[in-house]
Formats: sequence, structure tokens, C-alpha cells
Amino acid sequence: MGMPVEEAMQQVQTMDRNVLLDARNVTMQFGGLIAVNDVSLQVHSGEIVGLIGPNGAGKTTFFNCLTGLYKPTFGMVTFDGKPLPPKPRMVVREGMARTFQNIRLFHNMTAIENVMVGMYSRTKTNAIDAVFRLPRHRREEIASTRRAQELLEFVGLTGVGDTLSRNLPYGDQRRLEIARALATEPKLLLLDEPTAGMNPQETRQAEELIFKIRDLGLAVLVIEHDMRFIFNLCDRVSCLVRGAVLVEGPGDVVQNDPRVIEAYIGSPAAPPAATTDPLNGGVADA
Ligand SMILES: Nc1ncnc2c1ncn2[C@@H]1O[C@H](COP(=O)(O)OP(=O)(O)OP(=O)(O)O)[C@@H](O)[C@H]1O
Repeated sequence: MGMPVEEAMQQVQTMDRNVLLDARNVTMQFGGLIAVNDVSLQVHSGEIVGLIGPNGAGKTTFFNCLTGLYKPTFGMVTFDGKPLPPKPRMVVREGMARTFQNIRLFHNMTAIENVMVGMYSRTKTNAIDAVFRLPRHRREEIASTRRAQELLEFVGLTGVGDTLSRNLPYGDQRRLEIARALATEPKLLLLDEPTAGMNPQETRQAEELIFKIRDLGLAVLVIEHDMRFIFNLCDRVSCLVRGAVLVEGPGDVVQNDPRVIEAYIGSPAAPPAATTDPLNGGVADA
């Protein structure tokens, strides 16, 4: 005789108390193309997890399934013990925030306004409060401005609050995206290629920032082609190839797995050339 559903649920919750994101057997098909094939991944509270894989492996598609942008063809995603809500903005409210491969800031808004947009998912003000500038709206605005300023400082953007985001240097725009994501008060932050286009110094600063974010108690899931960055940063790494998980485990295990080396370089016997070896800091798709 089977166990009552409530009891079974309770057992699962007790066993996996700190599993924040739980993707089970996710498959995403576009017509005849299976972009993600039966991928499972868990992210625990306070953990930094990396998702790697050659171009076209399905990383971004999988991210889109995790953030409610795509509904998986098969499989299931739960966040904080509940099924993922059907709309991305509801997912944000549940505590998951992301950045995109291509920067998506509001270019004609200042840095601080961009961060404040992130906060609106949390504020209580409604349209009537705002139009008539009722006291609740004014109070919230003052608190939001202060908080936005703190977030800008946290990501290392001091003194640029009034600068239009399009006038910020590239590396700063990437930080601003992270500040805006943090403004939604997430439990989990998903970063899609956060160091793309960055110079080595900016990449190091991005690494420090992600450690600082984890130290706040957040979990981070990051897609990245820069292997040195990933293996320095992540507690655990999952490598996707042609839509499926090839290897998953602690960074040093994944880094030295011949199948991963083969997926990136093409042949396990290929000698790792100092300048082009993607597992030692090169860029896989360069
Ligand atoms: N909306 C879509 N419609 C049809 N095919 C798609 C769609 N999005 C992605 N694909 C295909 O799915 C596969 C996986 O793409 P995806 O962008 O997820 O890979 P990726 O690992 O993120 O690659 P990259 O590292 O280049 O960003 C590719 O073959 C891509 O062409």
C-alpha cells in the first residue's frame, strides 16, 4: 500500500530541505530539434553552480526553462519547494532573478532608475498612490532610492547613479544588470555569461562580486565560457553537450574529465596549447 501523498511530500521536503532549485528531467524541443534533453539539476541554498558546454549545447535554452520564459516540453522545475509559476514576472516574485547573455538595460534611464525598476516587483505602491503621490508612495520612493544607492555601491558602482546606463562602460553595465537583479531580492541569481566581453581585470572583479553575493546567503547559477572563471568560482559544475548532461560534479573533477576536454577541444588526445586551451582560461568559442 502506498504512502499518503502528504506524508511522502513531507519526507521529500525534510530530506532536501535546502534544495532551492530542482529541475527534473527537463526536455525542450523546438519542432524537430531537441535543444535540451532530459536534464536534471539541483541548486542548494548558498551554493554557486556552473553550467558549461560548447556553443549550441542548450545552456541558454535550459536557463529559459528554469526562469519560466519557456515551458519545458517534458519535465518539471520546482523552486523553493513549489512548481515554477507560469510567468517570468511571477518567478521573479518567488525569488529568482537573472541577467541575460546580451545586456538588457533600459538605456535611456539612469543607473539608479534601472535598479529601481527591479524593485517594483516588491513595492506595494499601486497606480493611484503613484499618480496622486500619496504618502505611501512618497515613503516607498525615499526608501527605494536609498536601497538602490546601496545596491549600486555593493556592486562597485559608486557615484554613477545619475549617469544614463548607455553612457556607462561595458563592464559597469554588466554590474548594473546584477544590481537590478539583486533589487528584486532574489534567493537565487542566474547569470548568463556575466564576463562575456570583459577584460581580465573586470572578470576578476566579477568573480569577487559573485563571491560577495553568495556571502549574502544567495545561491548563484552561472553560465560561462571562461573556464578559469568557472572553475575558480563554482562549488559544482554541470557540463552540457548536445542538450544532455555529460558530466556533473565538483569543479576539479569536471575540469579533469577527459570527456569534457574532448567536448571542448574535439579529441582527448589533443595537446592543451597554452593560449588556446579553454579549460585553462581560453574562450571555447573564440
Ligand atoms: N527559440 C528557438 N527556436 C529554435 N531553436 C532554438 C531556439 N533557441 C535555441 N534553439 C536551438 O537550440 C540549440 C541550443 O541553443 P542554446 O542557445 O540554448 O545553446 P547555448 O549552449 O546557450 O549556446 P551558446 O553558448 O552559443 O549561447 C541550438 O541548436 C539553437 O539553435
